[in-house]
Amino acid sequence: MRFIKGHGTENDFVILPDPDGRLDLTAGMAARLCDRRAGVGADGVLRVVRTKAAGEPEVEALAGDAEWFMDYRNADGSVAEMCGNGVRVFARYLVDAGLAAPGEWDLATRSGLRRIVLGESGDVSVDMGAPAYQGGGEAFVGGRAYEGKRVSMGNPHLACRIDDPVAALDLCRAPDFDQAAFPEGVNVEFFRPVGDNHLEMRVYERGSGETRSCGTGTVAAAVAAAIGSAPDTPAGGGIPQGEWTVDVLGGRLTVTLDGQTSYLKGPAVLVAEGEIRRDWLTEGRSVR
Ligand SMILES: N[C@@H](CCC[C@H](N)C(=O)O)C(=O)O
Repeated sequence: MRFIKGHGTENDFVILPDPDGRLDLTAGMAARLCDRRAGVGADGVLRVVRTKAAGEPEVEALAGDAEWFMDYRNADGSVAEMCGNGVRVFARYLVDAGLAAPGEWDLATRSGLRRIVLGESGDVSVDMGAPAYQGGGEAFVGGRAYEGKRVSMGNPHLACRIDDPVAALDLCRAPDFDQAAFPEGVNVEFFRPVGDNHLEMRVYERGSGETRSCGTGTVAAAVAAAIGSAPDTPAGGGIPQGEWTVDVLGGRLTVTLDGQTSYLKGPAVLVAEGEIRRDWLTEGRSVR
């Protein structure tokens, strides 16, 4: 089975072309692929499937608007609603493989349609949709509490502003959080303003651990930073405006908030391709 390896600001993915939806990708298979010692190694898997063959009725309903569906899986095999770096790498793959033209078009995700803008090469921009600010929350690292803002980008985030350099954080273990506030788990961002509309950020992702970047997380951090300067913003209230530069461990992303929606822009790189042994991948499970 063919695979491609790619990354967006070092948030890395195994891309599996499965246009007709023939691969029954189990959680175990995704986790094996992402294993950095016994597998290919990645933060997540991007299965490339035609929307009409997604195998999920809510997604297949988008087939008239988007030819391709990003089936995203975390490194532990769990399914997530959205991945901001993933959609950009996915789009770069489609153009590289001749499955989509450079320009503007929609991709289907579990969070709905996402509009992509990209050229023959270079950065990929995506309309990430309207962030939903849901009020305050708390994360705990090494027994210390960090106040944060809950922001849904289709997937759940808790973005915590900190005063010390993000490099000083010990993220060897998953931050603790209020399970009742996040029954589906949460991605936890720690950000520090380092200039005008300029943040540095680290993230501990649900299902993947600490990663070197998280696209949805950078938008959540920008929203939390903007709300921090407008503390009267009510949960469910309007989306702040502005352009933010967010430095992550793996590079730099740009987030634009325009009061209606959010945009994420940055690099998306394809680095290798090869063949996965089907017997190893499926380990006796069905491939239709
Ligand atoms: N790295 C991604 C987010 C991937 C999903 C996340 N771990 C979750 O479970 O919600 C991004 O770039 O947005």
